[in-house]
Amino acid sequence: MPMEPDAGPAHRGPAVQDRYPDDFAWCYGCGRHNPAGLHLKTYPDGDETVTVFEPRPEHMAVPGFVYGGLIASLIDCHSMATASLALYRRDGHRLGDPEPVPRCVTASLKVDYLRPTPLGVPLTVRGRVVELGQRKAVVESELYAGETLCARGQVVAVLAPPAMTPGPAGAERRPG
Ligand SMILES: CCCCCCCCCCCCCC(=O)SCCNC(=O)CCNC(=O)[C@H](O)C(C)(C)COP(=O)(O)OP(=O)(O)OC[C@H]1O[C@@H](n2cnc3c(N)ncnc32)[C@H](O)[C@@H]1OP(=O)(O)O
Repeated sequence: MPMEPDAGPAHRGPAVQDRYPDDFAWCYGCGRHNPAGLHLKTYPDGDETVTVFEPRPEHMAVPGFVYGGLIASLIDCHSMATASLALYRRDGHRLGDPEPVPRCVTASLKVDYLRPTPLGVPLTVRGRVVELGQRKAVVESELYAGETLCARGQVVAVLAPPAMTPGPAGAERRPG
């Protein structure tokens, strides 16, 4: 499903994750308020979305290659942002509008690991929405190291409830 053109990475306006509501901005992968998180940032790029992240040495599987769980996280958070942006646009908004971007939760995450992913280079995840429902989006994302396609994901995202469900008692949240 084509997405309307928006400010691409060359523009570097706000990332989708910069516009999530504060209560929903704590995710380890992409929450701007999580001090220990990866702080993934996803931008529109024409009909697609793009996230670039360079794994750190501790993200290794074996020396020289990236841990598969990190690859799944990149595809997961990137795809949630892609779905959130599609739902936001469907409701007539553009990234940069004052209204926060709605938050999605992962209902299903499938990753195909096509080739070993090298450490020491930036990874690029590109995604697009292939199905958009009232509360649901299906997103396909591909992860590249340079020009090499290393992993592909298909993710089902469902719109989160408007208010945060409280976490376990004692869960600590520190503003970032
Ligand atoms: C940690 C999250 C807790 C929530 C706290 C607040 C939000 C936090 C925000 C931050 C999060 C940070 C991000 C994270 O880290 S999210 C962390 C990992 N994800 C979760 O913990 C989510 C747990 N699951 C759920 O809460 C519910 O099952 C959800 C909300 C996902 C759906 O249950 P709900 O009763 O609401 O919806 P529905 O049953 O009417 O389904 C709706 C549509 O979705 C389709 N579908 C559903 N499941 C699947 C599936 N497995 N495969 C394929 N499709 C599936 C279904 O067919 C239907 O499609 P359609 O018929 O319309 O075409």
